[in-house]
Amino acid sequence: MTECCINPSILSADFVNLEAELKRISNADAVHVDVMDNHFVPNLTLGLPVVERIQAVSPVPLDAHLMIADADRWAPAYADAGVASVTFHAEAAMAPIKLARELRARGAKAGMALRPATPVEPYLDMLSELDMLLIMTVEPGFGGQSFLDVTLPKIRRARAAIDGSGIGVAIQVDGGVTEETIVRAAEAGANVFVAGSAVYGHADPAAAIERLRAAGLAAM
Ligand SMILES: O=C(CO)[C@@H](O)[C@H](O)COP(=O)(O)O
Ligand SMILES: [Fe+2]
Repeated sequence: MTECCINPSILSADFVNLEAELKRISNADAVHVDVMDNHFVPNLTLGLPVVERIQAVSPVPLDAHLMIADADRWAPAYADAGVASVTFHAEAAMAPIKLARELRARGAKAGMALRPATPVEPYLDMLSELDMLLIMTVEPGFGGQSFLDVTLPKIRRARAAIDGSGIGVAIQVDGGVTEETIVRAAEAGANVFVAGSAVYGHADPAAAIERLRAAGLAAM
């Protein structure tokens, strides 16, 4: 595997200057947009109207991470808005296969996320319905948390299942990704890396992206 994608999270950006903040990460593979509803997670960020504006000005495709209850009802609208990749949480979807198919039918890549304590095994048979599996490496809700190494065996099991079945599903990790932890996540089998503080916490976010990419690629 040679692909190593770095998707900065704008949760760590300056929300008053989002257009300028997006220009600072134009060498990223996508911009990760964290949508939180204060129900599925204890935090509130932004919703569809703001995502539509980000979509209009972003130099890179959007990777929407929906941390919202009732994903079956709300997620398709993000695909209709032209978001390239829409990720819902398995714990928030009544019918994840139907929802993944709806997202794809609307032209988006379908992603499904698992909280750190949610096992991957119940979902192995539906991986072919997905373009991306997001394994959360922190409890969703906030940026700036520490990477949970306890999730590494789950990443390894997901990678083994994906490689064993020959399906082309990306494995994304999100939370606490740094130049140090990206090495362990990449060795375990992840290939798409979300980084908020480790990108926007630096004076030169574009240079931070290049360092993360180099560290991830070297570990694959
Ligand atoms: O979804 C989330 C948090 O719930 C993430 O996307 C964070 O925004 C990542 O931030 P860092 O841990 O990289 O600072
Ligand atoms: Fe996220």
